[in-house]
Amino acid sequence: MNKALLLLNMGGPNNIGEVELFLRNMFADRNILPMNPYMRKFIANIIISKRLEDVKENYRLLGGKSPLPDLTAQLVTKLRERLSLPVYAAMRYVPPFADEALYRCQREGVEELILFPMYPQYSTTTTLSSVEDIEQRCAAMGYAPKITVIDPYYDDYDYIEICCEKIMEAMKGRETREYDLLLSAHGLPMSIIKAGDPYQNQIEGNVSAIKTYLASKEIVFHDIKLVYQSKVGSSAWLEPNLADVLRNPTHRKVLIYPLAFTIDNSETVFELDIEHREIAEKLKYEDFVVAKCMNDDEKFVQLIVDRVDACTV
Ligand SMILES: C=CC1=C(C)c2cc3[nH]c(cc4nc(cc5[nH]c(cc1n2)c(C)c5CCC(=O)O)C(CCC(=O)O)=C4C)c(C)c3C=C
Ligand SMILES: [Fe+2]
Ligand SMILES: [Fe+2]
Repeated sequence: MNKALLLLNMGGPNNIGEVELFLRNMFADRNILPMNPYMRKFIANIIISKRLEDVKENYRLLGGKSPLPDLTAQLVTKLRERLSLPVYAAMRYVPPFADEALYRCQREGVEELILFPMYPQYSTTTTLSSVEDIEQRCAAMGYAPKITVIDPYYDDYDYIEICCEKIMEAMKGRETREYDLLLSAHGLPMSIIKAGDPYQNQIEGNVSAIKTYLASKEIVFHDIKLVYQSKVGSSAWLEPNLADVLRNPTHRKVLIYPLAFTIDNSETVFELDIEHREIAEKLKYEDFVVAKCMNDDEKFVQLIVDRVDACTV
């Protein structure tokens, strides 16, 4: 069977003009704001009118765009060198939308789409949202390929090994016993968790697996804590919130590892490395280190190749 690989992610604005499109598409997503369409539009308009200029300013500080599209393109290039099937990025809220890949796949007679979520943990707000988007676009095009979604990999040994290598790479020889390791996951509204989203359980499984791996290598941190970042709005979200933890320091040397992203984006290079660093500097932290995501790391390329190979035997 003719197959193609699609990497699923939400995407990031490619320029300042796309910031509004990103926010409009995100808040039009029923998986992000699960409520009736009229209410969703009302809430979306409130959030966007409040946030748009601030968010644009954040992207200006990053050079006018998110780092996510270019980093994803680099990963796609490496995967194309390693795999004998077409590889595309399919973003949910900004180009390259899934359409671009799907039209090519349809034209080239691809009969099976292998969907690799760039999210290690499953959430209705991320993986399900992207999978539904692809199903709907295929239906609209009259295209009916077999769809295979790669399972969440949050507790797979090779994924955990790369997480720990990224953590140790960021430490650059610093003494781990002197540092708190903050494993920072993107937050979610409690209402979504209470409706049955498995994200929190999978995040906790990811954290346990990292702790077990580090212990097996006799790597000891002063403390290891799970925190949640990037809260939006005033409803209850998963706790503890990273900004609150940083504002109430019990220890002033920290390393932050972004747990829910595989590709660096505005939430890592801006929110963690610029905004949260400012909090730490004001409160006289002795050291504040932010680890890199996997991006196009050779071992992450290998992990994806292995998962795809397992679907193509
Ligand atoms: C209700 C709001 C949001 C939910 C739920 C949410 C879940 C969620 N998001 C990511 C990953 C990313 N989010 C990014 C940006 C971003 N996310 C929200 C809101 C929610 N996210 C907003 C408003 C924004 C825009 C920026 C901002 O306002 O700070 C990005 C960044 C992309 C980039 O530009 O580089 C990522 C990545 C996950 C993994 C997730 C649920 C688990
Ligand atoms: Fe987000
Ligand atoms: Fe944010």
